[in-house]
Amino acid sequence: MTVPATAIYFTAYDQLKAFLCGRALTSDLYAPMVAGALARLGTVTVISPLELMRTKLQAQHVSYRELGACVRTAVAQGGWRSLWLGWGPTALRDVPFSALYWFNYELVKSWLNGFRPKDQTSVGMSFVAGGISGTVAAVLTLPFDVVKTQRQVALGAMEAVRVNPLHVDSTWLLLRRIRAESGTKGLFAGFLPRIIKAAPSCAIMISTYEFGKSFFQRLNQDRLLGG
Ligand SMILES: N[C@@H](CCC(=O)N[C@@H](CS)C(=O)NCC(=O)O)C(=O)O
Repeated sequence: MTVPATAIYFTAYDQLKAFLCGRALTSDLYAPMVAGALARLGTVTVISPLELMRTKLQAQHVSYRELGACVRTAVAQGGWRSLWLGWGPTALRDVPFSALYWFNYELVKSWLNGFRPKDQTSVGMSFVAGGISGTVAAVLTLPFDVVKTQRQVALGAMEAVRVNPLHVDSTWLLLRRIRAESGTKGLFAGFLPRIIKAAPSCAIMISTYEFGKSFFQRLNQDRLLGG
């Protein structure tokens, strides 16, 4: 995700969590999970058409000027829904990722907070909590990442020989096929690179966000007290 998308996603998460925590809709333990899933669902939905355009620009050497015509033809041929092509597999990977990520993040953070007298999260703590929860979420959602990649490769191969995919295998079917062909190991292909990418990126993103948030909170507080 890009920086603006991540900022919107994190802010949406905070707002949703605050909304859910004050109400009896979910227990406070599960509020981060629900807020994380909803915030990610919204983000994936907004980002999905932009990602599609980015890949079109990169893969088919379409210029910005041709892009408008490209989008119009796609909409005329496949309707508005075609702009959200690939939304399903992306959401299936990213929504469970976020649900797991925020649930564990808040859990690890409160556990680490137990060692501190003040109830304020330090940047270091959010870095550690983000890294740990990102690793757990990345491992548990790895099978969905494998399925997403295999689907993209299959679709790309069909497009290359100009065959219109009439039927796309369901995620469940693909998961079962991978398991039958390559065993559980196949579902967790790319384990190490995924962790090497997820742990630092989650740790850096969340600690930067928490740092910015507390910086501006302090600034506002000082301003209120001063003025
Ligand atoms: N899209 C990710 C989900 C992981 C994720 O969302 N990580 C957050 C940080 S905790 C992120 O924004 N990563 C950057 C990215 O996805 O490009 C995946 O590969 O499964």
